[in-house]
Amino acid sequence: MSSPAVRGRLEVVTETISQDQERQLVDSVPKGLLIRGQWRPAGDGGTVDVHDPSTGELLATIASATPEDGMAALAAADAAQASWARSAPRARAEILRKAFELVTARADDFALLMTLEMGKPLADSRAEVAYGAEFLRWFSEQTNRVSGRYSVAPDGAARLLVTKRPVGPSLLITPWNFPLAMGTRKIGPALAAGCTVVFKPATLTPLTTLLLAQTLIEAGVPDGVVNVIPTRHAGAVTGPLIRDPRLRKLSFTGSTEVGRRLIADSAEQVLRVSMELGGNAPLLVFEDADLEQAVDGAMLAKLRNGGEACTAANRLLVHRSVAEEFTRRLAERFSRHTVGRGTLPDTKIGPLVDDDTRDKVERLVTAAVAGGARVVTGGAKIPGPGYFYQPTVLTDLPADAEILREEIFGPVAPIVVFDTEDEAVRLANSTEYGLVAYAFTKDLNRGLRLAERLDTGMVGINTGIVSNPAAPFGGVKQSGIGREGGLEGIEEYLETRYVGIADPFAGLDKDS
Ligand SMILES: NC(=O)c1ccc[n+]([C@@H]2O[C@H](COP(=O)([O-])OP(=O)(O)OC[C@H]3O[C@@H](n4cnc5c(N)ncnc54)[C@H](O)[C@@H]3O)[C@@H](O)[C@H]2O)c1
Ligand SMILES: O=CCCC(=O)O
Repeated sequence: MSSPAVRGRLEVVTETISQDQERQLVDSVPKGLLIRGQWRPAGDGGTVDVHDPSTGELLATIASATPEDGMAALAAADAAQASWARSAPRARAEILRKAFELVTARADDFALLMTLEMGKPLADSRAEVAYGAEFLRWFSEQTNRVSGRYSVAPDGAARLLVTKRPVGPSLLITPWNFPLAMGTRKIGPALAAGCTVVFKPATLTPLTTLLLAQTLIEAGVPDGVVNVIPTRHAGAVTGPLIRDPRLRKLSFTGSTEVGRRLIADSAEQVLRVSMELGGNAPLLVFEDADLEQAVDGAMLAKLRNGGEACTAANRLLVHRSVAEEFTRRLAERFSRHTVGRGTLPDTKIGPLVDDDTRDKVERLVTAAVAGGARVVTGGAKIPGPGYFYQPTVLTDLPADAEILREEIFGPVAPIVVFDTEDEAVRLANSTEYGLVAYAFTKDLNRGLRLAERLDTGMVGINTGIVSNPAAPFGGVKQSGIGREGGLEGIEEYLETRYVGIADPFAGLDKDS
């Protein structure tokens, strides 16, 4: 297929996966709501239109849930809760394991679908399939590890039995930037713990979720355990669920702004909440860093997923003595990155997801430049169809630049110079966000000091990526509440039950 795309600086490229292959895949995905194991076509809620961000063209039309559909999904989750909670852990584990195998077997379909609906290059999509599938395998393994304890009270007069049980029906809401992994990172632990779910995917990227839902059914998930309600009326559909006493848990991944509102709404029913929110990650490069390793790390931390990641390095803080060389090397790598349609083999950076996202990036860069920032490379939208933006490096930023405070969510790297470790830590921590920070240094003690001094839920030392299904992902401050993945992830879906038992030896002769 011949498609308009952009390479580096505006070079037009040509061939990609055939349009027939793309069409067949999109057509094969169910386009309805999944409630009680049945697919429902579009009803009164109308449709969600999914667009290809490389062209702006309509890709698919999906049923959009109404508030009544949302309540039907909650009723289905509530009806299935008791039997799912009672099912044998091994049975749940095997369903999740099967789901892992099926997603892995369909890696090409999942990858292509994500590339089509949110634009990232196929290599990034394939990496997400591996990452996203791994949450299913990891939590299949955790299912059998949930345990409690039995102990003697300190005064010997009672026995203390502590057990875990599933929280109950859970509402899962996910963003568009990692359409598969943000879903499996919630569905995996929820199902492992014995919770049923209502899942509302992002309005921009429902196709991947619908393919995942179909795959979960094939893996053996019983009716009502996973219910999926894409909708273009997010607040109107999820609001009544959050106010309904049958719902016991809300797990949200998305912006801090929406998360803050959902925490307030959840107060009414005192819902358990998990919040994976926005970030403003600092990436610190010290004078003793291995500069090539730091540049590699910055490329990954900044340009993974085209910069559309909560973990994306938003501020590159570089020691004055290496700033010039680091900037030169980084800008050189940025300018060599091929921008284009994600299905093209050479593409390293796809389009941004929509025009609003690109407009925000453009606004932040324009304001920074107006305030005195210097564009080392990039710095502009790419004209033509689709929502492409040039990989951009900025220096000489005014200290109060909005781009240093706001999540950029695009391929723009603002570089700020520092002179001392204390100054670097102060700059890094001067944000209301606290998701992740990265630091590059060869000094072990400095690395450990930074791991203790940086106010974030996660710290990467000499690496530009920390995401790992076996590790607890999450933030502090306004980046969120709770953790996903690791041993901690399943705890978000479990409650602790304590049973106090009278001393079974009471009344007996102590020696008997
Ligand atoms: N911390 C993390 O793990 C993590 C991971 C991925 C993305 N994010 C964050 O997500 C944001 C980007 O994603 P986004 O643009 O989809 O975020 P968003 O907050 O706009 O939307 C997230 C989800 O919430 C839904 N939503 C929006 N308004 C709602 C409402 N009133 N009631 C209920 N649901 C509502 C959306 O439809 C979507 O499904 C960034 O801030 C990014 O940092 C965080
Ligand atoms: O966008 C944030 C999620 C990124 C990740 O899980 O690595």
